[in-house]
Amino acid sequence: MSFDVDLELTLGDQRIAIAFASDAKLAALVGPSGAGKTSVLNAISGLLKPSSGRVAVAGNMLFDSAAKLDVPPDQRRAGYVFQDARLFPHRRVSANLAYGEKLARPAEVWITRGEVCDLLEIGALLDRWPATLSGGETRRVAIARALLAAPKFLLLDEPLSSLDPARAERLAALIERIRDELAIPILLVSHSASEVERLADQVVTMPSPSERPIDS
Ligand SMILES: Nc1ncnc2c1ncn2[C@@H]1O[C@H](COP(=O)(O)OP(=O)(O)OP(=O)(O)O)[C@@H](O)[C@H]1O
Repeated sequence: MSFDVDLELTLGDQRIAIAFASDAKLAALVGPSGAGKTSVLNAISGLLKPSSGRVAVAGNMLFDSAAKLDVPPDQRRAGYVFQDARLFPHRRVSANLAYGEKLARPAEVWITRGEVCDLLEIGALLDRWPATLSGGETRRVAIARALLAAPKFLLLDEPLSSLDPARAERLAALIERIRDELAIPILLVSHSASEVERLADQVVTMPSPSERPIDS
């Protein structure tokens, strides 16, 4: 199983429940704004502690409230690409990539810098500062940095949002390559039906806050 998730999250005064199991290479989490998609990625990565439930990814149990198991974020080996990319602004692209490489355990490295640069077409950007990159280039560097950390799974939060159609098309093609060429499960959050139809083998839909069942 790629992702096996059954969680309850408390966000302020809201409670969100989500359960899904996926064997897809790329599963998409969809739903309206405020449904809790980013919070679910945060919970899977270990940045947000669920109030109860279980998370297993690629056969590894990462969280199980009944068994009091809560694997720390850095040991979960998630390649989490945030919606706002979060490159270090004071480091050139090559130094941002070096940060990812430093996080990788040497014995677990499965992709080299050269392979990542070819895959994501960023070889010409290595000396650039993040502030000089386009939105699409920024996302590509962020995905490259995540891959260089030798993750066991990828979490992509709205990777194509606010890109112009040509850049979105180019990045979608690169995500397809990652999906098809790398043996790593991917969970992608998206608002876009066409993006999901193109990239995902399985779709998990979260209801809008007003459609959530009322607690008894
Ligand atoms: N730490 C928090 N405390 C209180 N409320 C929170 C917290 N984190 C998230 N929320 C709320 O929980 C809801 C879900 O947020 P989340 O960002 O997960 O939704 P989303 O589906 O990713 O939305 P979007 O598509 O707009 O990014 C929102 O109403 C948000 O304001």
